[in-house]
Amino acid sequence: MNIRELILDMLLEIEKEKTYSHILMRSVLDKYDYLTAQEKAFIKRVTEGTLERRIQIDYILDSYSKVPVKKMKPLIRNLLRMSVYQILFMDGVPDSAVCNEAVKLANKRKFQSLKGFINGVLRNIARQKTEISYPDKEKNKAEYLSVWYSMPEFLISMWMEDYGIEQTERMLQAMLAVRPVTVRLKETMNEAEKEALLKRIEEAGIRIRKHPYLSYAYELEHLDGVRSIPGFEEGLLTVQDVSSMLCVENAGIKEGDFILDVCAAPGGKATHAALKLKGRGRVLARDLTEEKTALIEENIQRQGLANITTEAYDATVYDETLNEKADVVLADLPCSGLGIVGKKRDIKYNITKEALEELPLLQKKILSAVWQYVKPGGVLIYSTCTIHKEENERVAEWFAHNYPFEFIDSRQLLPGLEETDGFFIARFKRHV
Ligand SMILES: C[S@@+](CC[C@H](N)C(=O)[O-])C[C@H]1O[C@@H](n2cnc3c(N)ncnc32)[C@H](O)[C@@H]1O
Repeated sequence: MNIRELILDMLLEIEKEKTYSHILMRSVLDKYDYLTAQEKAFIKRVTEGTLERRIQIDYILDSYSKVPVKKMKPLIRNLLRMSVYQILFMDGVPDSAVCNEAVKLANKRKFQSLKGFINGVLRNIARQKTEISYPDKEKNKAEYLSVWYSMPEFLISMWMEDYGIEQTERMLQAMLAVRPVTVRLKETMNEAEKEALLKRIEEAGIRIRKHPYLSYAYELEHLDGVRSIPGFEEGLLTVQDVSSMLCVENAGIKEGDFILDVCAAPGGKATHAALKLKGRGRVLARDLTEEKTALIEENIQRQGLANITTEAYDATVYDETLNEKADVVLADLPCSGLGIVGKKRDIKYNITKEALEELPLLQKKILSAVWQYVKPGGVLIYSTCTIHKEENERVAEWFAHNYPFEFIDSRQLLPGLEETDGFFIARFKRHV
């Protein structure tokens, strides 16, 4: 198996079929499980890096190729992109090898006639890679940031308006930085059990750092897939961002409560909430489809939780049977995901202005149904994994204005400023 061809085919499929890159990556690495760890790491790095830096790479290709990137044949376009990524960002691969491999691959895929073109463009870029000229930083800040950090310009302009230039640049840097995996250790473990687990993880060659925000949050580095973390299959830890943990940590959950999570898949917050109940009380975790609730079930099984059930249910539809039943409603709603583009690279290219306008309408529609499930005196937590004010602060203001709730507080976590994903949490208490 030619691993560069594997990468090329993945890039082609992601572009043509709009397949989610992390799902495709998982299935390809599973299928070619016999490859060495080094080969797998190369595939992952080049594919993810090429996607992540696409805007910058296309800008460079457009400066060096007579044929604009948009007009190239998809195979040639993606072959050039992955080669430029290696030339610019991977010191370990000699530039000449990158050019030769690209030419060989073009030949194999019946593009012999373009061998000269590919070789010429790549060798020129390799030769001049330290002198590439970019848009003028002072004259057009948004365009410069867009190319340098590979982020669509309309998003940058929006953030510059919402957060200022400095914070926008800090966020863009953070979105490209390699972040460790964060895990939530099962809170019901005692100190000795926790120490024993951490020791097992360290002995597996994984580097551990305690996260500063929560006693049960840890950052892990140098791991070979989530499933191989000692304790994972036994449900002793769950991969989850700290922002998500904070959402449940500060929800005021008490033993004996009834917690309703209206958009719960894959179940990170709902299972965390179930642990907080310490075996007394109950969580109902809902999501739109059976396919989604199956993901929650998997999580429940793995963690061995008894006091949580799932149900497929459309959160936009009011369910009378739950009227004023919940002590806490978790409304972790569908959103643009702009706070997690560092982890899910497809989001930044797939999001549109129209979607940004429509999402607050969906969020309001769901909230206008689910607030009724909160008991008088109970709590509603509204959260998203975005940094888009129209989906966050504006929706929270609208909610407090229209329904019988006291606004407790809200928190916007920003990448680069906090050691978390970009995330928004607003807390409301229903009037008695
Ligand atoms: C941000 S995710 C939830 C993450 C989850 N709370 C966790 O912590 O693991 C939003 C979820 O909303 C679900 N969703 C979207 N529209 C919905 C609807 N109308 N009713 C119920 N769930 C919906 C999606 O399937 C998705 O799983």
